[in-house]
Amino acid sequence: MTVRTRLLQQVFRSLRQATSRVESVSKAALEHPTVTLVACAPQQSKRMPWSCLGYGFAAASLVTVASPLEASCSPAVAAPQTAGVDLSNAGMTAGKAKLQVIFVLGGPGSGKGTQCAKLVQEFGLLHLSAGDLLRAHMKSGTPDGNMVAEMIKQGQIVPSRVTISLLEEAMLKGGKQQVLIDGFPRNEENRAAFEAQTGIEPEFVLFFNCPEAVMEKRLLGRQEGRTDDNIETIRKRFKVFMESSMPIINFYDAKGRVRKIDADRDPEDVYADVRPLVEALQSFAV
Ligand SMILES: Nc1ncnc2c1ncn2[C@@H]1O[C@H](COP(=O)(O)OP(=O)(O)O)[C@@H](O)[C@H]1O
Ligand SMILES: Nc1ccn([C@H]2C[C@H](O)[C@@H](COP(=O)(O)OP(=O)(O)O)O2)c(=O)n1
Repeated sequence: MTVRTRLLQQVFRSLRQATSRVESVSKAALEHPTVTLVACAPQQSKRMPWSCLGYGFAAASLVTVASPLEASCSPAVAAPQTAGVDLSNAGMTAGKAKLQVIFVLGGPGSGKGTQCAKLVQEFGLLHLSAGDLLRAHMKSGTPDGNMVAEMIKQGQIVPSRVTISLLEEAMLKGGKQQVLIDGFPRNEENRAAFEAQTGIEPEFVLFFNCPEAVMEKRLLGRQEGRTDDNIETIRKRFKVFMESSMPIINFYDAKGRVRKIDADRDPEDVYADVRPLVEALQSFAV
């Protein structure tokens, strides 16, 4: 493939990303008339200057506006009345609160969802479970939805293209400054694509450490009717976790961002270690 063809492919990819963002931005604005989405100044990448076409919309910020009419009529030009959330996470820009993301990682059945539910109840953060979003997408009946269903049944990790657009859409809809992203990033492809596409770096990573035997027992007792909670798929998921997800935890650990929690205890005891970490972050919220 020539350099020119490769460059053209990247330009088209950026255009496609821009289009899909316009769709989700418009959808969110319609569904939440009191919240509108304003496209920020494009962030140019040194390596791919044309990527501003896609990233301009990735950098959409949430701002509350005075009138619902204003929001639904001219989302791209409505003037911000109150500080909102900067989804680009490019940093604290004037009048915008920085999005604070916590990645919640751990093996299948380590208790990620259980602990996130407790955090939501106490602190009201936005909880996005990548697995839940993918399971909901399975029901769409689209070719992507069917692919997701098959991959989950096999214990495999779905391509980031699908997972990241679901996460981005949910972040925009949620409109909160503090977000728990549960079960993501699960491999290097997830991590690198998310960082490249959103520029978001987690405040820290909550890592629930739990022996496989304990997780296996929990998953077999979960009884939520999931297609992957059977012994054959559980074993595959453990293998994928060790081979693909542990390197991500190690990556963040090397940056001093991992908060390791012993998850082989009663949920309340686990939470006693988790809550102060999130409570500390609250004091930085705007
Ligand atoms: N600390 C714990 N001790 C015992 N059982 C737990 C604990 N945390 C979660 N569970 C149970 O184990 C199962 C898996 O927990 P879940 O939170 O869904 O894990 P994950 O989101 O990591 O897959 C659920 O049935 C849950 O009720
Ligand atoms: N980032 C992600 C997260 C989950 N998935 C898929 C693959 C996982 O085995 C399933 C279930 O993930 P979920 O986080 O809900 O549950 P477990 O932690 O495996 O119990 O979803 C994915 O492909 N990519």
